[in-house]
Amino acid sequence: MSALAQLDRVTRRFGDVVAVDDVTLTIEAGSMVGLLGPNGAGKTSLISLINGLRRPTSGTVSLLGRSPQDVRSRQRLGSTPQETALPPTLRVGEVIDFVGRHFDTPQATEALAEEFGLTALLKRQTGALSGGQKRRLSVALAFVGRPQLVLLDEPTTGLDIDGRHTLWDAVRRQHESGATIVVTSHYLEEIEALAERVVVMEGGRVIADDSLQAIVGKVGVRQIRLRTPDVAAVSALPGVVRADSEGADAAGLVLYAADSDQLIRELVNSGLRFSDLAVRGATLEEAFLTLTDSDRSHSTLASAPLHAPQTEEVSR
Ligand SMILES: Nc1ncnc2c1ncn2[C@@H]1O[C@H](COP(=O)(O)OP(=O)(O)OP(=O)(O)O)[C@@H](O)[C@H]1O
Repeated sequence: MSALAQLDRVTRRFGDVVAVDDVTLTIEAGSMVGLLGPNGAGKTSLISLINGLRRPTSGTVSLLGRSPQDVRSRQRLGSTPQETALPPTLRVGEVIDFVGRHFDTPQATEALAEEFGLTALLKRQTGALSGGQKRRLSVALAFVGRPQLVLLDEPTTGLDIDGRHTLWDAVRRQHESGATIVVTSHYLEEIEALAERVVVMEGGRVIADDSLQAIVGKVGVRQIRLRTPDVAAVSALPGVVRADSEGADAAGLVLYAADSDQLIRELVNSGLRFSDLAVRGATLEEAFLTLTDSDRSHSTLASAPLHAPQTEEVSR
């Protein structure tokens, strides 16, 4: 596979803030890469370096073998920023036509609209679209010029569950037709639906870069919430990877474990007292904290235990 985008020891500062910190990354042709990380991790900054909207403070970025500022490479790039401004008085079909005319071989407007569930809206002015419909149109526009590389920054923010699935299906089909795609998200579920390779960022750095299966196993911890007078003993049970006590009396306890079923068996067998037990999937932020708090080194994620992927939705 050849590299469509290449970052070599790239750092981007905004004043005192290091948004991207010494990142080396290659996006291979034909890949579907998920860029995952909590708020402020540096995902959008990294995307803006690849699409040439920002320049690195140090290090080098190349896009399709040239500078990202070179119009020849940007012609073969499609992107959807986190927020898109659409001309409110233009109709959906007109906007797709208008953007398509900037490219040599654009996708047919009707076919693209069909792909992204926009056929019934082709004659509607974009100012009259719902937030979710605008989002679908923005993502569709990224594909209109049949780009080689597409950068999608949080494509499904604000979409309901049906809208997300429609968009994921469309993005997958575009990938199957040849587009290389980089997608950022807070949502593990979204990355699971789309990505083959996952790059995890935190604090501007890449803290993991692996197959989807490996990453899901590493960040997929679960949260166990309970009340107990035996906080120290419960926190020390095998399988607990993080324990936070809650409240002044320290009777409320939040535990994180890779295998919550096994931890609950240990808890019951221990004879320790507990009540109000509740189990749910941890949010990504919680998973990142669990995996990076005790050891901030890059090896933390790599050494976390693997287990089966979770199927339930993980929220921001
Ligand atoms: N133009 C800017 N000026 C100053 N600081 C900035 C600027 N853009 C980004 N930052 C800072 O850089 C860091 C990384 O931000 P970035 O938007 O890249 O993160 P992110 O992972 O995309 O976050 P989110 O998921 O919330 O969109 C943050 O601390 C942010 O405040």
